[in-house]
Amino acid sequence: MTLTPQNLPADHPPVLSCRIGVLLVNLGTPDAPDAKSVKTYLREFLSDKRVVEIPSLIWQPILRGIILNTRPKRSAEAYAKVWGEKGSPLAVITSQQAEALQARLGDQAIVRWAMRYGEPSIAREMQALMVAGCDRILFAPLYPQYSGATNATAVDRLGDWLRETRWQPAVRTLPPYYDDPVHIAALAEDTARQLDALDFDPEVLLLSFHGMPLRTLELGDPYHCHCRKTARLLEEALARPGLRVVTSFQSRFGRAKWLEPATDATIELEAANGTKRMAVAMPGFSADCLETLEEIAMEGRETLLEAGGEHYAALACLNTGEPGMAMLEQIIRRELSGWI
Ligand SMILES: C=CC1=C(C)c2cc3[nH]c(cc4nc(cc5[nH]c(cc1n2)c(C)c5CCC(=O)O)C(CCC(=O)O)=C4C)c(C)c3C=C
Ligand SMILES: [Fe+2]
Ligand SMILES: [Fe+2]
Repeated sequence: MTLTPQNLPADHPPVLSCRIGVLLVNLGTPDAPDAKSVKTYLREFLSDKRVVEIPSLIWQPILRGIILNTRPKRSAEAYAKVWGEKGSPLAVITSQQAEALQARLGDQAIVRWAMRYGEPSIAREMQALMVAGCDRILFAPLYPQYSGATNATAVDRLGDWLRETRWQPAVRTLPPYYDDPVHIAALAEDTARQLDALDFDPEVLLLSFHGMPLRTLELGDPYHCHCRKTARLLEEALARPGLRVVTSFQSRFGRAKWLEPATDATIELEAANGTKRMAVAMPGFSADCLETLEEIAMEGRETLLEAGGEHYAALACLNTGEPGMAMLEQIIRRELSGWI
């Protein structure tokens, strides 16, 4: 492992070689769509105090005694429905985003990707960037809307690694980009293209964001506001007066009150009120994953059709499409300014 072009003595510590690194970060996903792997993943994810804000003394017995004995089997069945040849969609798409961004940035930066839970870990990938000679690293959680349960916990993990590191790189973190005009334009372009390609004309465009416990809003988490503003700006940018845009929150977990309205209840209510044709976009997810491909594309369709709807389409996330990658390149280049 030679890090520098200099002729250093064999026992000299590695010297960094002034490269710029970018680490794309997403949530994490099980290693395989089986109950054992899902249990390992959920144990780490749901033990995170940023995700479940209940004192450990109360939460851990519930998690270990009930949830980890029931949910993994059910979730593994859901994962199996969306698992691809190359693995979990979230991991596959995040790796492809890193590859596409690397191609766009060329030799100006080294791009890698990591997951907050599971592999490839943040520590491993920060280390890999250091070994590749990066002394300046942009840490980029790919969550457009900020929340403690996503952005903050990823940065906490980065902090854990920094704490253990003697010779630290300079680090910047990517701010939330939900209302960035470049992000809104990418969402509008991608959504419009997908709407135009449908073989039906939707009456309603549902914008479904991942939910959060209501208490997090009361405690000052900006996530709810970021979602609402994303929805307002996207609706304005789409500028389709004939299309009714509705916002909802999906993936409710546990018994506490979550942000409302809930996506499943909203789909049911729309159908009950006579909506026949619905499209759903998920502007909080930078990559398709279990929550978009199973919960929304599959379960959501069943919900609408069973309640009397006739046409349903779940739109793809920005993923590696041109609008999404051009947006990512632009915001990453901006955050790297002064470095490249
Ligand atoms: C208390 C529980 C949860 C909170 C809070 C939460 C917030 C949150 N999650 C995402 C994005 C994703 N979540 C995903 C899966 C997922 N989420 C929860 C629970 C909470 N999420 C669970 C238990 C699971 C696992 C699946 C299941 O058993 O239902 C995923 C998909 C991961 C994948 O492997 O594909 C994403 C992405 C956000 C953005 C968020 C808060 C803003
Ligand atoms: Fe989640
Ligand atoms: Fe879900």
